[in-house]
Amino acid sequence: MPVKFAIPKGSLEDATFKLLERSWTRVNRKSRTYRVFLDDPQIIVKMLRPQEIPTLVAEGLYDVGITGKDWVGETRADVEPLLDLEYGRIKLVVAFPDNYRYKDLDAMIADYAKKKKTLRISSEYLITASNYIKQTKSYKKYHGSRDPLIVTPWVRIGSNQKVQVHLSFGATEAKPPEDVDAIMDVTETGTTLKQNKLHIADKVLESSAHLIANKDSLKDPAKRGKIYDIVTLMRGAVRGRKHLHIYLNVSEANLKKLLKTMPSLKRPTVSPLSEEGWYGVNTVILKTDYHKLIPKLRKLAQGLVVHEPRQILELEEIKRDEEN
Ligand SMILES: Nc1ncnc2c1ncn2[C@@H]1O[C@H](COP(=O)(O)OP(=O)(O)OP(=O)(O)O)[C@@H](O)[C@H]1O
Ligand SMILES: O=P(O)(O)OC[C@H]1O[C@H](OP(=O)(O)OP(=O)(O)O)[C@H](O)[C@@H]1O
Repeated sequence: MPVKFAIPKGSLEDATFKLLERSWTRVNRKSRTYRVFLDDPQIIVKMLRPQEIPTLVAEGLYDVGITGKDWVGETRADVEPLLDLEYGRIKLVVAFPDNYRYKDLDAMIADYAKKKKTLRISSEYLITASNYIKQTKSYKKYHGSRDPLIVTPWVRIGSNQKVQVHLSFGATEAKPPEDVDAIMDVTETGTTLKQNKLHIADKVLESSAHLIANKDSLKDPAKRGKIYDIVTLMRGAVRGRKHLHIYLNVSEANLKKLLKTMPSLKRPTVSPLSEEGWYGVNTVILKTDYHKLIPKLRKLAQGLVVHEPRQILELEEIKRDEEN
């Protein structure tokens, strides 16, 4: 049974293709058609905007998808998150103009309420922004349980005219202070905020790209198997990126000492060389441990070979997840 797979077009696109290329052996993209072909014809892939993917997956138009976790929350889509893909890491923040002295959004809401001023916030994340505003102490104190007014070109929702969330179509950082008082936007390196003379007031959430699935597709035995093929390969690729496979030669005299502190997935493989008194050691280590090992390896080992594994597949663990 084929499964439909939606992948993001836009700022998550390049990193998504890199991961697909590590997960499958052939990834062909037909330019301008937004269709992508993997070496598995049972996986039908299409590129779509990440903001639309959670709803499309929740409604079953796609069985699986890749999108930012932020948009799963914003759309309140009822989907199953299967895997953190660990790229597209961003923070969603509330930011103020540099010359504003408010400590955070709560303080700004309180001051505007006392002065009876209308507070305007611009964001692409209307629901996240509205919910975040509503849970602040000062909003509850001055505005109660009324919903902030959400303003879009088509509809206005919410009754509280004094606190407004305006839909942004991008270039959000350009809007304060003339058009809005604050923004809720995504920041990655912080450069855009800085160049527009804005600073972070509140950290709302962190997000990264996730693999998500339709809940009914996961219950369908024919589709579940194929979805778990996708999870297996992608999880292997995510894990592979964080590790190094190292091979080295060591003399019998140094072997024990070396093994004592040598990291591994389970235990290093030790095999005798064709020369007596020498061994080959194979192991997989975290990239972050590599530089710490070098001084020890220089003393104890010889002939170090280092590879980046394409994938590390935790078959046992994935099988357990699939059966649950
Ligand atoms: N530097 C970044 N800026 C914005 N979104 C990012 C960034 N890095 C990752 N993302 C994620 O990408 C998704 C949004 O996609 P995308 O950036 O394509 O839309 P956009 O903000 O409308 O930008 P554009 O219109 O320039 O494509 C969100 O899930 C977001 O968390
Ligand atoms: O913290 P930084 O590294 O500067 O990145 C964050 C900026 O990148 C994105 O904008 P994008 O280029 O997608 O344009 P947009 O504002 O039109 O969405 C995002 O909306 C921020 O504006």
